[in-house]
Amino acid sequence: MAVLAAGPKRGSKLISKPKSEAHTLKRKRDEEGLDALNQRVRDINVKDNDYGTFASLPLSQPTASGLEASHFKALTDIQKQAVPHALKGSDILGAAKTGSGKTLAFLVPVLENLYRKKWTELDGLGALVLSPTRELAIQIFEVLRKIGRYHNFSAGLVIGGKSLQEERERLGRMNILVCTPGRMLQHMDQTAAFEIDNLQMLVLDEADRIMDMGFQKDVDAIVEHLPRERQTLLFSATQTKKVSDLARLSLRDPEYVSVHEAATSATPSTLQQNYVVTPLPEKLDTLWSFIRSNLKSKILVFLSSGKQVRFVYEAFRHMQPGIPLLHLHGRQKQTARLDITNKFSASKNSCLFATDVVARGLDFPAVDWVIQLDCPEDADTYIHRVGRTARYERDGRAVLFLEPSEEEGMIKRLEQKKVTVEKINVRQKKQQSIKNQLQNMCFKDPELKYVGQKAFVSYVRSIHIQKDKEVFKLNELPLEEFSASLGLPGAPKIKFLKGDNAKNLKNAPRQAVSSSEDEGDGAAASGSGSTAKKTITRTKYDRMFERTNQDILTDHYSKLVNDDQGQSSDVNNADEGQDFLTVKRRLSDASSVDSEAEGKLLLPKLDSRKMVGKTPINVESKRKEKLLKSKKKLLKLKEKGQKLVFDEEGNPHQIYELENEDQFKQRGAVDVQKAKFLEGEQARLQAADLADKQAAKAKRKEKREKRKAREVEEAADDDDAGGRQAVLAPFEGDIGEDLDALDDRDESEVGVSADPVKKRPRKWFEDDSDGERTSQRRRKGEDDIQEPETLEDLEAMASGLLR
Ligand SMILES: Nc1ncnc2c1ncn2[C@@H]1O[C@H](COP(=O)(O)OP(=O)(O)OP(=O)(O)O)[C@@H](O)[C@H]1O
Repeated sequence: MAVLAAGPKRGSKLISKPKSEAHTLKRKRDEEGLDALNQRVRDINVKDNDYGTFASLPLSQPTASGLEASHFKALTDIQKQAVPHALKGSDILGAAKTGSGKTLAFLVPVLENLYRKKWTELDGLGALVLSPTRELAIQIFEVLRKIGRYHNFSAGLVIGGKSLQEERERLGRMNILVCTPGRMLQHMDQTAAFEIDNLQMLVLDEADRIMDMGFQKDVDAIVEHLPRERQTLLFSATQTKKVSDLARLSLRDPEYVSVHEAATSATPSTLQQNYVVTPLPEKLDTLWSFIRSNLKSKILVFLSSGKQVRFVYEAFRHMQPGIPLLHLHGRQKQTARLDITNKFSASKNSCLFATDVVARGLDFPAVDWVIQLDCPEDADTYIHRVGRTARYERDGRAVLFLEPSEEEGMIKRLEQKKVTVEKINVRQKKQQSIKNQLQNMCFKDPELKYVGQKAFVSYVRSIHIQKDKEVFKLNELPLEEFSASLGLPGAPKIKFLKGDNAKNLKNAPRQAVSSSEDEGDGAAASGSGSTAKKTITRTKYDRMFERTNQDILTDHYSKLVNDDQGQSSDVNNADEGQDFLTVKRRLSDASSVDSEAEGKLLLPKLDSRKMVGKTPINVESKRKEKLLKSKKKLLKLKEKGQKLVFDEEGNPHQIYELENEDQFKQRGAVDVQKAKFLEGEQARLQAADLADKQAAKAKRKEKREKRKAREVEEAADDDDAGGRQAVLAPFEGDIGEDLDALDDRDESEVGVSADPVKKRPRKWFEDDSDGERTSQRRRKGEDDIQEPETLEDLEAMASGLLR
């Protein structure tokens, strides 16, 4: 460095001449190196595949160094089979057990194929990796960041959680994107500067999930935007060869790479799998007892809905089992979800309650137990859930809880998928009943009771919507006892929106409905499902519960009603749709809607309601009453003036005048006219859209070409001045060395002074503070890249690449 400061000025002819020659020579050698690499890839013999280690594969130096620095040496079976094909450019349909290393099987080819195409920032998006969940996308991105650390591609993570605008600004210049389908599609439709015409590779991780109904529309729309000439890689532990799916993705003679078929089991051999038959009302007792006797373990518990996750987590937390508890479901904020996955990954002993949002792909280190408290919807989901343990040659245990009515059906489904699960029994001695504790807690804490009610409803609903009726038999479930086991004073009343109960209620005499309305909040009495018709004798205890409810009635009531009406549509969470918890008092809410519709009659009607009303709903009516009394506010409700246009003779006209009905009819049937109109407008819109896109594209192309020309010029100048080489060519000598160090060496060798204006090629995921961080790291002697702690860190790292 001392030499640096004292060296002659940049561009000095004296020293730049020999350096210029050195650079030309280096560039030539790099070109030759790339040619040789291409030749080695062409020579790959996929039939006689003996690539046992990454070092034996024809890989570029940056990838080889990235793999080595991440301690990956030998290839796993799926990698052995898939990588050579993928390096040669074939489409791949890859299936291998959970935890067998599929992520590297597609990330290595992504890096290599772009590298060999000399992909630069100016070439735009080269590879798109789709993942069904945000968590999995983050994980893939992290692996990419590790093994790609010596490359100069820019890579980004697009999973939502940020404003579209913020993401938009970064997208345009990314080479590799890891994303969830919904968010990607949003950008494709709305981000003009996002160019995908050049895309070389499309990867679908957990392909069967991405291709299924939930994502079908998004994926089809995404694929429509992509160029047909591309390489497509599909990977999953439960892959199907469905011809229709392959056609949807326009796969060309895909290589079917499967390490399942030779195997006798679809799950890893290091995984011990058992099931216990537990009646629904004893499930929580068994789970509690299990956790209490495994306090020194890392346990992952799957439940079928976010509401159940919340209830079990809240309830068990109150009871302090003696092990850290965590919970994760699709409704949590993204930052919280990331925080929880990190915490669970880092912990030695803890218990995570989760929905299927973590069932696929997530690589939590060293999970000892996977417990499936609720039966998975099918054998594939079972395989993915248990796959969170026994990963990459480690041991693991999985226990499936089955209700007696589910046992036969589910075991049959598992056998069909080559999954053998052995039955074990619960040690009755160790079984501890927590029903009374839960009842006590629900009694004292109405919030918990409320969460319990929601959990109950969402469980019943999850069973109701299951397709496989041979496994899930709602009628055989002891729902009343189940609700008691959650600590609830009675099963919340449930109606299935299209079911008999709804019809019955609708057709019931008004008298009967209103008399039952007086019985307190909907959750307090009456049965559900098959037990709905049972009449329940209300005890003093029940009444006491109802009295507790009176205190929180407004809150409780509005939560139930609002939740019931305003469920949003998060694709990831099965329990997001409208709940069908019936709150009988909603009828009075409906009458308020009627009143509004009746306009002027509102006031007297409200008064009469006041007399009948025992509920706080009238608070809202009072507000309306006040509003109607205020003249100023009433003005707002008055009709506004109309906008008119005047013709040349000064006659007023409406802006849109309706034509004579007869004339309209003469032109043809309404439907035909409507269809014609819509068609015309659609065509007009499409044409305008196309023209806009083409104009924007042409502009971008022009800009890009200008920039490329400018950079070529600058590179030539740099050559003359002994400046640094282009970054993509393979390095020799200190290959894999930190680029910063490489920069220093180049400059000191050349003897060029440190020019503060000179651009330094940024590395992967570098951000503005990276220089500082790198030197700190060096000071500490750390070699590994720093782990991001939050989603912001991760995104900052990705975005930092953009100059
Ligand atoms: N070649 C390898 N050498 C050593 N470890 C590896 C290798 N490949 C993958 N692994 C490790 O194996 C674990 C599982 O890998 P990965 O997450 O890719 O599995 P997967 O097949 O995608 O699993 P799932 O089906 O659950 O998504 C990871 O911790 C990963 O670091």
